[in-house]
Amino acid sequence: MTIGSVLDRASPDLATVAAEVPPRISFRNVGLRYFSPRGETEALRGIDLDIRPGEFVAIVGQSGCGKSTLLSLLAGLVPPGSGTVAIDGVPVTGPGRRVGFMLQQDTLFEWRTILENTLLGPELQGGDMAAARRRAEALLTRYGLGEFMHHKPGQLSGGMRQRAALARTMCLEPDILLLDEPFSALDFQTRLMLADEIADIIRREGKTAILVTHDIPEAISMADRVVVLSRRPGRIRAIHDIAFPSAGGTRPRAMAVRETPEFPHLFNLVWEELEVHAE
Ligand SMILES: Nc1ncnc2c1ncn2[C@@H]1O[C@H](COP(=O)(O)OP(=O)(O)OP(=O)(O)O)[C@@H](O)[C@H]1O
Repeated sequence: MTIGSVLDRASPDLATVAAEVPPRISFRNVGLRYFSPRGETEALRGIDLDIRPGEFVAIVGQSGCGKSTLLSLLAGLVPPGSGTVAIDGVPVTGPGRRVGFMLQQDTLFEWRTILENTLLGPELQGGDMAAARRRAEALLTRYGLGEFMHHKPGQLSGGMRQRAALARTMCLEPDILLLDEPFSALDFQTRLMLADEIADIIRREGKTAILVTHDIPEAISMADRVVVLSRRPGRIRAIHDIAFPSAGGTRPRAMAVRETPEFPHLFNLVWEELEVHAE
């Protein structure tokens, strides 16, 4: 993200316009309990959240507070026990083409080339494979993998593999991207660079994204808003609008944000809200 866009988001006129745009995603009083032979677990309670088209929202919360469950609800993998989850006002009743997932493990098939991996979704869905191939090649080129499309995943670094996984997700042209700790298996440097690159790609392509992460700096540096969930059952504890007008310069945003005077304040606030010390 450019600093200009950070400042733009802070402008009251744009904020008013944004408030009038109908939400792409809405959670209305959503609750969910899991039932298993070991008993009942209340994972989420009373979740109310609207996410605008093109917005990037990060969800943070302690382990087991229901972060992944929120994504599963949106992907239509589990139904809510109470309340409604809707995309563009239409309740989610099952998996749909508008939602793409990116996970911690890239789940690339080792025996297929990067291009073949990228084409997996269109192959399963059926349709115009020539168009899908053109789309896949363009995506891989845009993500810096043009020279590697005929390589196997084993020949790529961890960061390149995650970019390939993103290309595979994007090839299905989802409007909404769900990112479930997609960087946690990577080393720190790769993670910083890739977080920046991926946030940029998602914004350029106008996708609405939800990132689940345990990493507060990652959430703060990638997202437009950070949602903090309470301990289980997960409820919304706080929502922070992120704007770092002082994160200037040419350094990657992930680094620049960490060096601003606002950063430690926000970090500490979110850390307190996570109630880690109350264990
Ligand atoms: N299929 C399931 N059956 C029973 N309990 C489940 C199921 N899936 C999740 N849970 C429980 O629901 C709670 C919320 O799980 P969830 O995976 O959403 O949390 P999370 O915040 O994503 O956790 P983590 O940060 O550790 O990945 C946890 O206590 C988990 O054990």
